Amino acid sequence: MAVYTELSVDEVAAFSRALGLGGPHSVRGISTGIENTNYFVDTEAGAYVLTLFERLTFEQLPFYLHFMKHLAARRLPVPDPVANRNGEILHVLKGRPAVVVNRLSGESVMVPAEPHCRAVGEMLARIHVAGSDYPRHQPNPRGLEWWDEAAPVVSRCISDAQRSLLSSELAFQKEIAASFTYEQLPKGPVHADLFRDNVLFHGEHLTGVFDFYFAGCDALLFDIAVCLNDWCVDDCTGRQNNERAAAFLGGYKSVRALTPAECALLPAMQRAGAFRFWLSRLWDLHLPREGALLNAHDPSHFERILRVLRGEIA
Ligand SMILES: Nc1ncnc2c1ncn2[C@@H]1O[C@H](COP(=O)(O)OP(=O)(O)O)[C@@H](O)[C@H]1O
Ligand SMILES: N[C@@H](CCOP(=O)(O)O)C(=O)O
Repeated sequence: MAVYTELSVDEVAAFSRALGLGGPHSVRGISTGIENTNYFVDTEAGAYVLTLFERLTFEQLPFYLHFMKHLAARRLPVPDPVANRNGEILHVLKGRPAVVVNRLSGESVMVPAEPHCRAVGEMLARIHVAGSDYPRHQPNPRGLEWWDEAAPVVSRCISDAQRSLLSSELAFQKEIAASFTYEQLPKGPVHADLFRDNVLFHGEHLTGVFDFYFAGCDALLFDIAVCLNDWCVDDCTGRQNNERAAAFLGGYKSVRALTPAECALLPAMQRAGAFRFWLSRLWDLHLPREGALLNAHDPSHFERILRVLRGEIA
């Protein structure tokens, strides 16, 4: 479960009172998620999520928290960090960075239909448009630089066939990243992890997007690719569902048109998106954080998607 740091009810109560939210009626550890310690906290002021960050530092966090504030101020349905009486949104609890955000309503839809994919496409484009004047800059923490560091480490733990796939795809992605077309791609803050479990719905109505803690500045197309690989892929075969992909892209383009460079590099970026999550899942599987009881995600899922996208599996 994803409660790495245990908090007593008294500790949560003192913290929520200090933020002006009053004492909690209920405090519940959240079992899903893999990165941070999360609690649902209900107080007289409302329903909140308290997060203690286990990996991210005080230096890295302002980028994410202010990005959420920036989007919330533009009326997008994202968590809005609660400020203390000094206006600070990044807090300290048990020596760890901590944040409290409003709890968004709705449920994740793990078997999405076309209307869900269209709604996610629209929302992603609205995030990209709203993010275009976000002033802070921080690179994608799971971008090419991280791939280059992680690949040799992970390579020691995998089969020969996987090692060869890893090095060949990394070489391909480096060529793409150095190309003129890549240089032309629109860049900005991207969510970079907008999977089905990070979006909430009431029926077909999208009510929330959360978990911005892999966000960073990168090609907007990378975000589109990550979504296509999760929302519009058949979980059993790893093949794209063309109807859902068309719905997702239709929703996206109804808000923001794709540039010629984006159209040209979409297949390569889908490979980049599959590669990124294959690599991070391999890392989490073979090099788990000390003391972490991870809800481990299956790396082979993204290996299959990558091989499909490379044309190695029909
Ligand atoms: N703002 C929020 N509103 C509603 N539910 C949330 C919110 N933030 C987190 N959650 C719940 O907490 C769970 C874990 O959050 P997540 O951000 O995915 O954790 P982690 O960063 O550890 O992977 C989510 O699956 C969701 O149920
Ligand atoms: N979405 C990623 C891992 C990140 O997990 P999250 O719970 O923080 O979304 C994956 O599926 O590998």
